[in-house]
Amino acid sequence: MTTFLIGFMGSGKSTIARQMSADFIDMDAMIVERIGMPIAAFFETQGEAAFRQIEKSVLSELVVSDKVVSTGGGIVISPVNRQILKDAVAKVIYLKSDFDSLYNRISSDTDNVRPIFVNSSRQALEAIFNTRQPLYEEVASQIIDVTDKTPSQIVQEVKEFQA
Ligand SMILES: Nc1ncnc2c1ncn2[C@@H]1O[C@H](COP(=O)(O)OP(=O)(O)OP(=O)(O)O)[C@@H](O)[C@H]1O
Ligand SMILES: O=C(O)C1=C[C@@H](O)[C@@H](O)[C@H](O)C1
Ligand SMILES: [Mg+2]
Repeated sequence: MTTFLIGFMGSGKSTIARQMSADFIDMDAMIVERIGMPIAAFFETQGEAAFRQIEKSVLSELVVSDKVVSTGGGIVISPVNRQILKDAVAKVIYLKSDFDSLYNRISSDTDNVRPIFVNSSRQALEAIFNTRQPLYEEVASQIIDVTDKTPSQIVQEVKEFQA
């Protein structure tokens, strides 16, 4: 059964998926490979709508992957994607945290350029977070509060949900 990790930017989806399984799939990395450029460059040249189309088709393909999948932070924006996640025979695990913790994490994570972060003020980003929060909850089969937990504690909780 596929395990989808969902949540806002910085919630640790990629970090946890990497520690869960050697053959995990990171949707953002898969999209980068497909589009042949960083996500930030694709947003600039093709626009966010084009990115969301590719994200939707990649999500559909991954439902039957049987792998641990770290999704992109914006996966729940699309009603179609939310339906795909609700219909999937899969674990959909929401890594939930408060906005301030997430903001601190993504501000200090200089390895990953996140266009939605770079192009938004803190206030605008918090508004996006508040809009998305109920959408993650709507599609989640399980929720883990990841605030103040180490990656290994979170990995353990995800494994308990998979059992
Ligand atoms: N439980 C944790 N405690 C402390 N720091 C963490 C934890 N999980 C992840 N981090 C750190 O937070 C940053 C963001 O993590 P990560 O890239 O895994 O998030 P993400 O949910 O995949 O974000 P995105 O949606 O942008 O892909 C990284 O610097 C990572 O090392
Ligand atoms: O929250 C978002 O909308 C995004 C999060 C990243 O994972 C990437 O999928 C992309 O930068 C968009
Ligand atoms: Mg990620």
